[in-house]
Amino acid sequence: HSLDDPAVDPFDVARAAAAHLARVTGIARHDLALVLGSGWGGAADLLGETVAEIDSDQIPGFSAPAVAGHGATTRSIRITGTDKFALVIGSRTHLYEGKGVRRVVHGVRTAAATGATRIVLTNGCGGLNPAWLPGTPVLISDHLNLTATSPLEGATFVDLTDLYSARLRALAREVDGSLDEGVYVQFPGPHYETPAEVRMAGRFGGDLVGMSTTLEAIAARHAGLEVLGISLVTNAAAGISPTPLSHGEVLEAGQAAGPRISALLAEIARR
Ligand SMILES: Nc1nc2[nH]c(I)nc2c(=O)[nH]1
Repeated sequence: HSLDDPAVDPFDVARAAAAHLARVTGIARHDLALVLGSGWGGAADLLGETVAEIDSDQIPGFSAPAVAGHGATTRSIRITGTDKFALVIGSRTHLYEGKGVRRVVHGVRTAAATGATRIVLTNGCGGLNPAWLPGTPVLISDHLNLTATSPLEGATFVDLTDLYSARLRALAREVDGSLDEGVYVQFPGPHYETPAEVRMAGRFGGDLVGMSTTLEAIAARHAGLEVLGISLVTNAAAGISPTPLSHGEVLEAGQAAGPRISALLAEIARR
């Protein structure tokens, strides 16, 4: 069942993972999936009652999280006030970990295999708009995938016209009318962009720069999920502000924005 074996169908592994989740959580079908990026960790607790919490590395195809503790578990949550269940996918695998693109999108495929019809992809990123102070959530309206990679294999042609669902963005704005939106640019990383690369992304029509999300969104669309993407601007992208990036600052901005963005996400999930 190894995703590293080209002879293995990654969707078989996703189905095995979904079966494992159903068995361990006792929840036959999840309605909504969430991938929580930097700064979004608190959202799970506000969504509702955690019905089950599983070590992610116990689920077929999931690997131990890169960052100790962060995302080590995957949770089934009964969404407050609804009869819906959310799957909060713990360990996100980034392309820069070099574990292959199949692992980057395995969580999304597993979510689809559990029966989910919608997925919320969140991340922390750099902002090109100086008005977006650290801690600002921004809806993703579209993306530029600069990884030169696709999660899809073979002649799998997928239309991406409405990849970041306009319906779900409108729903998010019902919850918080002040939400801005922007085009998210994924760089391979793990290094941050140079100021020249940030200027290039801007010239290409990008508003946000990050190292995740676009490949997961493509795989989610292919798997039939409706996608909502929300970025948390944790820092001004390189060169936008005179002070250089500091990872400490990035984590701090994420923490400070936690309560507001977690409440936003919980309210969106209930609709
Ligand atoms: N590529 C890229 N990824 C990021 N992740 C976070 I948090 N901030 C950034 C950033 O400025 N650039």
